[in-house]
Amino acid sequence: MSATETAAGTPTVARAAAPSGGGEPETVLKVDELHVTFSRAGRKIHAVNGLSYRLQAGRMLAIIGESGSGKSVSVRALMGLLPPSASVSGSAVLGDNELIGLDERSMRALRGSEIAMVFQDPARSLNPTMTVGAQVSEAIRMHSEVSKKEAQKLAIEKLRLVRLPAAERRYHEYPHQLSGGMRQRVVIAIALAADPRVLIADEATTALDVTTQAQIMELVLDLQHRLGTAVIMISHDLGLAACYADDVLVMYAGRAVEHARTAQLFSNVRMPYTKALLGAIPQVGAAPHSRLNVIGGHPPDLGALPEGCSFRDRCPRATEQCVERPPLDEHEPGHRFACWHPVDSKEELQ
Ligand SMILES: Nc1ncnc2c1ncn2[C@@H]1O[C@H](COP(=O)(O)OP(=O)(O)OP(=O)(O)O)[C@@H](O)[C@H]1O
Repeated sequence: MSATETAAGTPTVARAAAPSGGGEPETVLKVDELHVTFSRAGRKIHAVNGLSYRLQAGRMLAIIGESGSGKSVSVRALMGLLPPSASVSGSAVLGDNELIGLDERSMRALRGSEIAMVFQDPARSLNPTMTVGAQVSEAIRMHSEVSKKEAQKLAIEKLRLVRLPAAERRYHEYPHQLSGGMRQRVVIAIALAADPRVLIADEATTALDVTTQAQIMELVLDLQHRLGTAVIMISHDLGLAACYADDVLVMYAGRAVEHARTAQLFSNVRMPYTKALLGAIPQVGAAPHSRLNVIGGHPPDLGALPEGCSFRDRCPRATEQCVERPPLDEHEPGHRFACWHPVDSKEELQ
């Protein structure tokens, strides 16, 4: 698949999901019944509403959904990066550590060493007044007691690991001297400074051009396979999810509504919301300036979530039954979805 198709076309599954080595990989993160609410102007905003999933070593889980569906808030909750107005409950176990409710000091110790995050804008993630090498060295020294000289050596190794061209020379350069793609490589090197088990990429390639985006995704995939890092990729881009992720979780109004292995999900989408998301992707070859096939209606007000299925007001298949909330059940092995009237994409294709 070309990078252009990845970014703009209908997703096709290009990658085998199975990890190397055979057998089921180790589960590194268990998220159960995660809830996040914000208090805003006397209202409670229910941003995440009972999210549960498992993340395995060496695999990539893509969390996808429209803007405001709770993707970022759900991962920031794991990192302890939400403002004080947020109230978080549920459980997220990473190795031997329960992340939810952890005090700031313990969380700080885990951030970077066990779980790290890469954000959308590499320019804002880096300190413009420090060389990139000094920033990677600093991250290494934050997590291990090594001399400055040793940290510099390790930092250059990290910069080579993320395939920064001419790593030794670039070590002494400032962020503004690097391209956007190179800066994102540096940000990834910093995130990997202490070899975390889980790497979260929150729209990490959105600000990059399509070719650079593909290169960064290939890098993440390579690191995931070589180091056994588990990756959570937050994205609007179903094409990226289809191409790189092993598993896909679709969020709507703070809930998981469909969750399956990538190939399984894209070959037989069951949840009407996922189908609508797929329909909203611009097609390769579409007439220039043709209208985007956006999903009609609006996501529900998170301050007053309706009873039942949150998608029902926008769903062409909704019936009276949908005033009762469908559970996220495993209807087929490995394929969970929350819908009373699922589509059968396989049947529709016939
Ligand atoms: N600090 C906050 N205070 C109040 N509400 C918030 C706060 N942060 C996020 N929210 C609300 O939580 C909801 C989910 O936000 P979140 O950023 O997780 O969405 P998202 O799916 O990541 O969207 P996007 O793709 O646009 O980043 C949104 O409705 C947002 O308004």
